Amino acid sequence: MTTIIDGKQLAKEVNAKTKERVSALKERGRVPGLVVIIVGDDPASAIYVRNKHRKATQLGINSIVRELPATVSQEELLAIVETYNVDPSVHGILVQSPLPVGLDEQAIVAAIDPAKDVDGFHPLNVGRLFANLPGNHPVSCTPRGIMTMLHSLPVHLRGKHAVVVGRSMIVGRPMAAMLLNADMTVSVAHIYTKNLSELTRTADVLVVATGVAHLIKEKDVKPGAIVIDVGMDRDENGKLTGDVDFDGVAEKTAAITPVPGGVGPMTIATLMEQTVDLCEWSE
Ligand SMILES: NC(=O)C1=CN([C@@H]2O[C@H](COP(=O)(O)OP(=O)(O)OC[C@H]3O[C@@H](n4cnc5c(N)ncnc54)[C@H](OP(=O)(O)O)[C@@H]3O)[C@@H](O)[C@H]2O)C=CC1
Ligand SMILES: Nc1nc(=O)c2c([nH]1)NC[C@@H]1CN(c3ccc(C(=O)N[C@@H](CCC(=O)O)C(=O)O)cc3)C=[N+]21
Ligand SMILES: [Mg+2]
Repeated sequence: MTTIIDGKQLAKEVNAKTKERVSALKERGRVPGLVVIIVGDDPASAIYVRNKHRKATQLGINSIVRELPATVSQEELLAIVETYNVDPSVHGILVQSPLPVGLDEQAIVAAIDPAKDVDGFHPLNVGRLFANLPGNHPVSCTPRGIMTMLHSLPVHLRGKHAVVVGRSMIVGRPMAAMLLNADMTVSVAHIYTKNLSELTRTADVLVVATGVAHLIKEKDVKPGAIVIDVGMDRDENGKLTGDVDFDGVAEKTAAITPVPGGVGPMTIATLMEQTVDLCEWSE
């Protein structure tokens, strides 16, 4: 029997806990504050930012969406980030990607106060994750949400083989680090990987984050594997679909995430959770 991992339901459970923590903070006179900076008019980004704002507001987080024109200069954007760095009512700062060409995303991320880096993209926080340092630090929300999903399953990760397909800063790399920190044996695949199918067929846990619709098919998956589909792709008809051919693969797996309703809602719930973490850690 295949378990379809219900990201919407799990996100509800995470959000309920977050809401309670927000209430407890408010009793101490503190309100978690989240700033989402969006530059230009990428339609997908606009939808994600709206979803984040709605969820934050529902949970009692003070959500500010700062919309900037694509013509904003690097210096102006850095100055805006700095105003939030020094604003004590702000606990989390997120710069929605992609940024318009001409803006240096790495430099902007590096300018965020690491203690307010709610995306976990600052090099200091990336380093802490990869070194598996003890202590509190923010990490990328999508892979953290995936870890919450994996921990919700009745399986042990230690010693099992994880294959991560994709090596982006937002998903693949931090995902590989978190699975390694969970004592898994981790392989990371990318565009130069030879015999991808042979590798993915050895995965006990397979995480796919490529942006290639239905890259992973039934033949690419080991029976009984856990498959996590991060993709937010469009099929021939413009419908939202994942990097995994769900219908073919699902019957072979122990557990699988659907798209939509899988990793996406967990990313947003984890962003809210981490905003509250940052507020608590700042006390
Ligand atoms: N649900 C959520 O919360 C989120 C969903 N997403 C979605 O996840 C997907 C991936 O996003 P993101 O990581 O930002 O994407 P990127 O485009 O930054 O990275 C894609 C990665 O996949 C690799 N890749 C691409 N094609 C292949 C292939 N044919 N075989 C093997 N590897 C391949 C690339 O390899 P190389 O490095 O060699 O080029 C690259 O490392 C997208 O659909 C995105 O929309 C992203 C973030 C959050
Ligand atoms: N700085 C930054 N941080 C991010 O976290 C970030 C980013 N930039 N850029 C873009 C990606 C993408 N991302 C998603 C968030 C929610 C859904 C989501 O809610 N998905 C729903 C529904 C989507 C729909 O219906 O269109 C689902 O899968 O069910 C998806 C994708 C965050 N990202
Ligand atoms: Mg994120």
